[in-house]
Amino acid sequence: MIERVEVRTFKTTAATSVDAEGHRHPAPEHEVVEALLEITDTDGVTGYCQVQPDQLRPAVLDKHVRPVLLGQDPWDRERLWRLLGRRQRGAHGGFTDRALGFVDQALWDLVARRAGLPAWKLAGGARDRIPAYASTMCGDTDGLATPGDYADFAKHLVSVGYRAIKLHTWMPPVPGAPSVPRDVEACQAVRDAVGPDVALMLDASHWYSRTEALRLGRALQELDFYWFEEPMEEASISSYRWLSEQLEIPVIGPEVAWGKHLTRAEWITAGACDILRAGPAGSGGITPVLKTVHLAESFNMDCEVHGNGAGSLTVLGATDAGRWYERGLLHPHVDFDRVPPHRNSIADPLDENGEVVLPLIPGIGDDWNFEHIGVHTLE
Ligand SMILES: O=C(O)[C@H](O)[C@@H](O)[C@@H](O)C(=O)NO
Ligand SMILES: [Mg+2]
Repeated sequence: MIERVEVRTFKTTAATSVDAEGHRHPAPEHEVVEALLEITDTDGVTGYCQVQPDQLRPAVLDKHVRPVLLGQDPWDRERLWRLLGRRQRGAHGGFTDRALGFVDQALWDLVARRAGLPAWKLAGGARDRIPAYASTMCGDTDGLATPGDYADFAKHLVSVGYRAIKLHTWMPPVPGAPSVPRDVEACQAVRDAVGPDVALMLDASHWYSRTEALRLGRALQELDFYWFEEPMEEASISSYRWLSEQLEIPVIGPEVAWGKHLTRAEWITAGACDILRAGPAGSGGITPVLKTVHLAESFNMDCEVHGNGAGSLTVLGATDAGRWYERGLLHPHVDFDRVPPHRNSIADPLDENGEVVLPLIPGIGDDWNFEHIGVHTLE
């Protein structure tokens, strides 16, 4: 049975940081505090998930998570996930899909570690490797400052094996952002640089109106882009229906809209997207993303999993309704293969074919350095 639910914070280092709007950029290596959710059963087996402490606050653990989990069988993951999900109603926004996702991923990690299996095998075992697309960081003023920078970086990414590249272009607070003409220039420069055989996508990160999104989407069609992502606020399903009806290029979503697989069902029936999207980190965990993937399959739609990391690899190994693993966020000035002190290895090394081989260790696939974490634990 589940005996303990704790969040452990510890010191480590990072080589990236987020700006005022939450977009990640390169940074000089610096000390940071990270956190691990730990769910331990009576046999002393623990499941882990890295969390942002402000997204899984002590009050949420005390009021919602522990009352549901303590004393329960961790194998009853579906029943526990539904009980936790129903707690969101009474939490009045205090228990987010993101927080629920952390708990669900730690439960998957726990039962897979108990079984001595990779979670992706436990959840289905549809494939043991998957092509990755390079997901760039947002534009900035040093490294991804011009369309030429994106073109040069794209050529490098193809040279190391990527067969697909998604651009995040310039967003506030970068001066002059967002800008449809600059987005088009960057996409044109990348297409010119890599040629017609590399799949290209644009993630416009929700800054545009319908008319701006339509203008940008039409330009991407001319450049034969593979999908068009998040040009507008995703709360407006009718805006995405309006856009999807007018564009040939597949519109993908929703990424950040709340409501897990239920919201994604509404997007499908509203005709708001051509490719579905969900991720364990933002859409309530592995459990609801598996439901979303199965929903997409029922409509002959692809479901592209949002975000990198072990939870995403678990879903992608358990199903084949997603064609790509989102590897990133990448930048010319960031070594994405850097192993931070709190890990023994990264979960998603890229092979020479541009593919990620799914992790074979028991659990969702995180290889934690417990010696470092133990020594640098703060609480
Ligand atoms: O907002 C972010 O954290 C990033 O844009 C992130 O979601 C990025 O991974 C993304 O949009 N992928 O599609
Ligand atoms: Mg996105």
